[in-house]
Amino acid sequence: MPDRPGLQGPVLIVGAGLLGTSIGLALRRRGISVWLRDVSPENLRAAMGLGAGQLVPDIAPPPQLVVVAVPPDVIGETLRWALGAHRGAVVTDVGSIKTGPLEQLRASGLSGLSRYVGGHPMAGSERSGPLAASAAMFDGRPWAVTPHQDSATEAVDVVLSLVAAVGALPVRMSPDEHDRAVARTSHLPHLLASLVAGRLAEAPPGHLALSGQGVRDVTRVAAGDPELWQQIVTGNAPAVVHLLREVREQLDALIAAVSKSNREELVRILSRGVEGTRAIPGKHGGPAREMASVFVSVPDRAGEMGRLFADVAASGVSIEDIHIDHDPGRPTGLFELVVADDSSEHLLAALESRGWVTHR
Ligand SMILES: NC(=O)C1=CN([C@@H]2O[C@H](COP(=O)(O)OP(=O)(O)OC[C@H]3O[C@@H](n4cnc5c(N)ncnc54)[C@H](O)[C@@H]3O)[C@@H](O)[C@H]2O)C=CC1
Ligand SMILES: O=C(O)C(=O)Cc1ccc(O)cc1
Repeated sequence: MPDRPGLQGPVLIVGAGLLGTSIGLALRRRGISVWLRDVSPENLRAAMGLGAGQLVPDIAPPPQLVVVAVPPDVIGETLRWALGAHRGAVVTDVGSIKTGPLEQLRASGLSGLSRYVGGHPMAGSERSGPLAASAAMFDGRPWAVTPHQDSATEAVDVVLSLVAAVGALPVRMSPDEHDRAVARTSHLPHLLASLVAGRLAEAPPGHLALSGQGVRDVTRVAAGDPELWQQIVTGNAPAVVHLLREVREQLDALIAAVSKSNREELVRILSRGVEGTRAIPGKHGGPAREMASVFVSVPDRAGEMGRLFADVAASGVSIEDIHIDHDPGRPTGLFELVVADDSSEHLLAALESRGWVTHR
């Protein structure tokens, strides 16, 4: 996508953690000047060491854009500081909730609110800090841009240019609608993943030996920083509580169906789940595509993984996702290659013809 003409920099990033450092790396990749600030000297040093930006120079032109990438509880006050300290700059943030910080800004009575436009990349990781950062984090990912009623058009354009510069896809919506949307797509899934993962924390070790890819898929996000997530969830409490109450009712229906072996009701509940997985849009914002997994057994020998990828490349099939599992009892890795459903047969045949042990 061609960049909007608007982002020349410098860009000041406040908070050089996972998100701030990833944005810095993505902007530096485009040759845009990036300055970094952080209350943690270690994080600042690590982010600079990775090449995400530099300290604000003593004599410097004013930043064109300030990106606030600090924990949710301090976003409101940091936005207020940024709007006051950099009066010529557009100010945005990457926080997971949009209405709370905006209300705080409004309540402060600060002028310059027209220069603020909220944002939220729907990309990240269960890890925190600059060392987990990646320049490619936002490639093809949705990034909510949430102008409020007083946001200036030029400010919105600068934030859209940021989104384009880091390779993300803008999704414009109001702050209020955003918070209701992420309660469903991010906050509820996180909390339910935590409940499922919590059952594992008390499992006998022998039972955990039977952990396959399914349990890893369902629990991955639950490894996220509890300090960060309690701030996110409490910042969006009304929308999250509404959904949790719905889930509580559904849990009661599920318990009744399982205890009475009500197969019809179980099929109804499970089918609704299938419908939900199909409703998730495909990568790059495209329509949901049917995916299929091709499993390949890969011997633990130097060079085997490279050979597999070369053979996949030769088949012409593009890999959408990949998971690697280790068979505890055998010197092999089990590679799950997720591909478009209509190319899985071709990939299976291509790999089998090159001697790989595969299954669906
Ligand atoms: N972790 C994720 O995957 C995603 C997080 N977000 C949001 O991005 C924001 C940042 O999250 P992460 O990068 O994951 O957290 P992080 O913990 O990796 O980074 C936060 C950074 O902010 C610094 N910091 C804290 N208070 C500060 C202050 N007052 N002034 C300057 N620096 C300060 C910390 O020292 C740290 O380096 C959060 O608001 C989060 O909700 C948004 C999308 C994804
Ligand atoms: O780890 C993942 O896949 C995520 O979805 C990360 C994430 C965490 C918090 C957000 O507000 C948005 C995205």
